[in-house]
Amino acid sequence: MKALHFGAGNIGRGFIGKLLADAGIELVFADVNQVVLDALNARHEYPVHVVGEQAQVEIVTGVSAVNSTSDDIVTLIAEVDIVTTAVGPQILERIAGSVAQGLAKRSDNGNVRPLNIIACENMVRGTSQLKQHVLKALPQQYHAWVEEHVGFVDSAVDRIVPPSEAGSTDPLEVTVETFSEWIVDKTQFKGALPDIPGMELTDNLMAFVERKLFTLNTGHAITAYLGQLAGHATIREAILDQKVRAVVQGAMQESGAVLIKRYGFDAEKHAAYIQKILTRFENPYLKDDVERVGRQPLRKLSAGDRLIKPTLGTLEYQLPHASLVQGIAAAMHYRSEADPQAQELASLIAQKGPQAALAEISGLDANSEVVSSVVSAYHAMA
Ligand SMILES: NC(=O)C1=CN([C@@H]2O[C@H](COP(=O)(O)OP(=O)(O)OC[C@H]3O[C@@H](n4cnc5c(N)ncnc54)[C@H](O)[C@@H]3O)[C@@H](O)[C@H]2O)C=CC1
Ligand SMILES: O=P(O)(O)OC[C@H]1O[C@](O)(CO)[C@@H](O)[C@@H]1O
Repeated sequence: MKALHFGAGNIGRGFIGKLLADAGIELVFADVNQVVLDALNARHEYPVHVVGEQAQVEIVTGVSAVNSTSDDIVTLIAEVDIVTTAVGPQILERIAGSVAQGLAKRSDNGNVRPLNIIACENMVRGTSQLKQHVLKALPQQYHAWVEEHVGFVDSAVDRIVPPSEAGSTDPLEVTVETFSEWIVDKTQFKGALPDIPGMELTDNLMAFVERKLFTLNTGHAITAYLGQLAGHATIREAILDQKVRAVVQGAMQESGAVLIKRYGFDAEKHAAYIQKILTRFENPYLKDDVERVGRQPLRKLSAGDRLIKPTLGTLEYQLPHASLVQGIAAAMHYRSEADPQAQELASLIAQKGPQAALAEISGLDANSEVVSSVVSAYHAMA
């Protein structure tokens, strides 16, 4: 079996690529970072530091790499059995063109072996979104063939993988937490279901995607935003601040109440899930900057993402949302010189004021009670 994985970054090397290679699948990474590509092709292996009570270094072997903008991609897509991505939601559209060309070539070559494509991004049904981009880029004559032979499989991916410590000189080294969860929608595969240790199959993916995105990611983002406002540099420092922790826990509980209503999760098990996440945020072996976790605030404040979607759920079921409101207000204060979305957020708020800016970014009604609560909280925080 052969796989092509787009994005040899933290989650690519530290999680998805590692699982594929560990399963004995021949793995080629596609990326645009020449330093990483050269190192992968020179060494064909890299170290993964799994940190926890019992730290260990695991070596991923037998890997190679190609430039994601080269024609190699087209050739590979025509021949591999599985394609995965961990590039970031905004990059999916950019890789869709070469994925489409590869699928056309696969069809022209008469390769009817099933191909499955799995986007591993922090987004709801990211693979389905990639599929739409691919179909847009693919001539109509191939669409029926793709529907028959290519599975676009949605997934939920959970492992905290911050960039390696600043002191590391190895561009391939990656540090990961012990916990990991990769859940895929088994109803969307073409051909036999793959047997990859660490990949879990479900026929109820939406519940798992929302449970992860609207608990871990909701809590993580709010930890980052409140943490930055309180002057903390890392997630661990922030979550150990009792004032931050109370709001983060409250927001995860508010979001959890929606998930319990919507998907029928067991309330006690969900409370334990939240507690486990809080301990993961405290992980003393990971240095995870609030700036990384808060990155791209416009995406995180968009209608379907980790702050607004759970809040909309509380409105739907008439449930409390005071902590989520605090989290949204804190997100609007997020600043990062290195993050174009943080700059855009600041200038939108400066131009239009917080009420109109929030309505524009999130799709919430500018005159709603919830926007007015966020704006009051925003001013109180300033
Ligand atoms: N790091 C984490 O703990 C987790 C991240 N995720 C998700 O995984 C995705 C990737 O996140 P990270 O690995 O943290 O980011 P990252 O920035 O470490 O990795 C992204 C990689 O994609 C590459 N890339 C950019 N443009 C590309 C292109 N056109 N073609 C191929 N490669 C390209 C970058 O050079 C980089 O190596 C995101 O959607 C993130 O939300 C999900 C769960 C955990
Ligand atoms: O990768 P994103 O969507 O920018 O958000 C950062 C989040 O992703 C993760 O890296 C992994 O789930 C979390 O650490 C964090 O909640």
